[in-house]
Amino acid sequence: MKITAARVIVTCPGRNFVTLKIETDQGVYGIGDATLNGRELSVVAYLQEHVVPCLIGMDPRRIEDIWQYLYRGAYWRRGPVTMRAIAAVDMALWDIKAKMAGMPLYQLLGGRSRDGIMVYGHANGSDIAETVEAVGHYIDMGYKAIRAQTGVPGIKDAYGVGRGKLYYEPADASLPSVTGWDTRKALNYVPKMFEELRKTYGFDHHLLHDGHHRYTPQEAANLGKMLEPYQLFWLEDCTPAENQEAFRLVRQHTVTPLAVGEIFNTIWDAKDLIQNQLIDYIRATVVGAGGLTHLRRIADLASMYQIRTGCHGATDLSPVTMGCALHFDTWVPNFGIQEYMRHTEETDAVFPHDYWFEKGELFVGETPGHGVDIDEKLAAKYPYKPAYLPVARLEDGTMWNW
Ligand SMILES: O=C(O)C(=O)C[C@H](O)[C@H](O)CO
Ligand SMILES: [Mg+2]
Repeated sequence: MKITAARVIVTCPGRNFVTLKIETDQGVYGIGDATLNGRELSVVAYLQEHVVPCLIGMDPRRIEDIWQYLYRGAYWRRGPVTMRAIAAVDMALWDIKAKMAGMPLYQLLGGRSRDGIMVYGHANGSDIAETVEAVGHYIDMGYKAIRAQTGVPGIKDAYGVGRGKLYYEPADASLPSVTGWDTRKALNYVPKMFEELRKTYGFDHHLLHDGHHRYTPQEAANLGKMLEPYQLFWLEDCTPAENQEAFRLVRQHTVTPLAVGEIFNTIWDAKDLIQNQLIDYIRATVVGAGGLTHLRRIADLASMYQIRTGCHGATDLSPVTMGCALHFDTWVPNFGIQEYMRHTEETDAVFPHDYWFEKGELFVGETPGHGVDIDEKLAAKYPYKPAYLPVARLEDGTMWNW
């Protein structure tokens, strides 16, 4: 069996997506996601110029060998561009293998460990009152877990504050827009939001919060401590994780569960955090961390330390990644939760899929493969549009972490 063609498809049904389609001499094809939000065309070039020529003629059944070929063979390892390109190939090859086996992908991974996948949605508001209302809306839709973010008085466009009720899309400008940040104001406001949420809705639902790499370890420890009475499911990205040791300080001061990893590319980004039990949830997902082949290794390492998965699932991860992640979630023994930001109707039409939402959970279908396809004719109607994530600056103009 041979790979006969591999094409990169760029489409913008409301936001940009990069998709790899691998075709074979047996008529079976596979689809992979390669979207890197705000830097999409770098992965397009990496795939087209440096990966696709190597793939032609290879045996698509050799998933592990092709992964190693692309990872070790490049000499230049890791990084978001390389690992997304590898992820796209990996997803497409697993799709092909599962289609050939006539099985939904989760069966090849080891079979079903659970029926439904608990997901969390994003409730946003420009202040506490609005966020409390937005959380109520998610509860009414049947969600069991909800991430709550609020605008903070005095901070311009704080992270996580959406423009619509269901569809939050941060990459919204042809050049990065400038948002603000002030740690003191946030530390004084965010705990009040959780106090209000627990007063209003009680403790039956899981609540989550994303610090988006904004706090120093000491400030993150302080936030974690202040949030303890509200029993969060997790506090995410409380501090940047390039220095994995930084989480030790946070951990020593709070029992609020910690999650990190949406920007991790390999097991090496998470190794110390996992082996020292400095986190509770690992947020790496299929497109970010080199595909299912590599994500499985991260999950297995995490399972040895009772750390559970919490795959990234923002809108910049295409339905192809969501489909793959849901098969992974259906199988993985140490599953924790899955993030679920809804794609728009335009996106869902370009990527027909068989997963569905019901009562706070997502379910995968039984279609052979990962269950997500691309309508190429429709995709061609939405040409690429440059769109950047915002940047963040402190009040005095200093660049901060967005
Ligand atoms: O989904 C999350 O937790 C995020 O933090 C979303 C990110 O801002 C988004 O994926 C950036 O592209
Ligand atoms: Mg996040």
